[in-house]
Amino acid sequence: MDTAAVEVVDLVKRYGATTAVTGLSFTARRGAVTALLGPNGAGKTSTIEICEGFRVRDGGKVRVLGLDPVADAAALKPRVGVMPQSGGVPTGARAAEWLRLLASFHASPIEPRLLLERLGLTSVSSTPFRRLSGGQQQRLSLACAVVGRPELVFLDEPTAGLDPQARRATWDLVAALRTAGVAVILSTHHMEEAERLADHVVVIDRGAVVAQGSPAALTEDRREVCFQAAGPVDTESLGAALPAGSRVDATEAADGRREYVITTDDPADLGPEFLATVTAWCASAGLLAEDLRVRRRTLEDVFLELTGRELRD
Ligand SMILES: Nc1ncnc2c1ncn2[C@@H]1O[C@H](COP(=O)(O)OP(=O)(O)OP(=O)(O)O)[C@@H](O)[C@H]1O
Repeated sequence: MDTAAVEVVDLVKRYGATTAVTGLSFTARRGAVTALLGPNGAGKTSTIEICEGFRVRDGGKVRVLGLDPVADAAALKPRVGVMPQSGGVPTGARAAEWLRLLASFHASPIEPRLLLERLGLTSVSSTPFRRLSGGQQQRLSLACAVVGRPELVFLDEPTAGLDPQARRATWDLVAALRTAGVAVILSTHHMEEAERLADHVVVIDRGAVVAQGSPAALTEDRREVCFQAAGPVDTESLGAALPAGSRVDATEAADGRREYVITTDDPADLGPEFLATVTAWCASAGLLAEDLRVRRRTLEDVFLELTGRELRD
């Protein structure tokens, strides 16, 4: 089926005088992972909770599996899994019991025991929710979101605060859901997570989409030239030798040496001639550029360029 699992068009959300979401649009496909990526307060949770039907929008259109998330909430409930940012499970509920209860509401649930095993929760299956560690609580919330074999799942920061093993188990489960044709929408601060898992990344800042596409498309043609030098480099002179819109930034490398990174406003400028100009300038300056290379910029580089902001956990 090629229809969109979620379609958001010109979404607006206000809290009093604050407009948290300012005309945001994206589409999430079935059998694909869509990552909403953005700094704190960007509007990711607001957007997800509107799609879940938990918050009411102030403008725009939202269709979830072709339905309205608020008006058609009852019809959507059995078809959509939700993992909220925190909790979602009663504090006294024991992991396995609670999961079995949720499973009983669905026609063909995933066997709770298998899910607990897969998420490393077997040893705490009879522990009340409030006694679980933060990471265990999060994994149980994830299990609750998927136990009913939903067509669509919303995961709000599913791996925040998880240790590497638990993060890996979560990633594996998300990948398996995708393979099974489920539409997964997740929010994350982790570039690596978005880069690894997502088919489509929606970069959000200040309530609006600043870029979207596959991780490969977002970083395509975004290259930079970098090299290290033992002595000082006249970055102004080097910059002047390069096409307009080029920048030379100096950073401290791990070993205390300086690394120089050259970027361009227009990706098309960074071709073979550009590299020749850099090496010619180095030769004229009597400089041996060590570890000289052209590298593809990471999603994180692109993100920082677009938003000018650091991501934080
Ligand atoms: N219930 C609320 N009342 C008032 N303001 C709110 C409310 N919920 C969110 N906001 C504000 O809306 C903006 C967007 O918040 P939201 O939680 O959607 O962002 P986010 O991208 O999910 O952030 P984070 O990564 O920190 O979870 C923020 O400025 C936040 O303070």
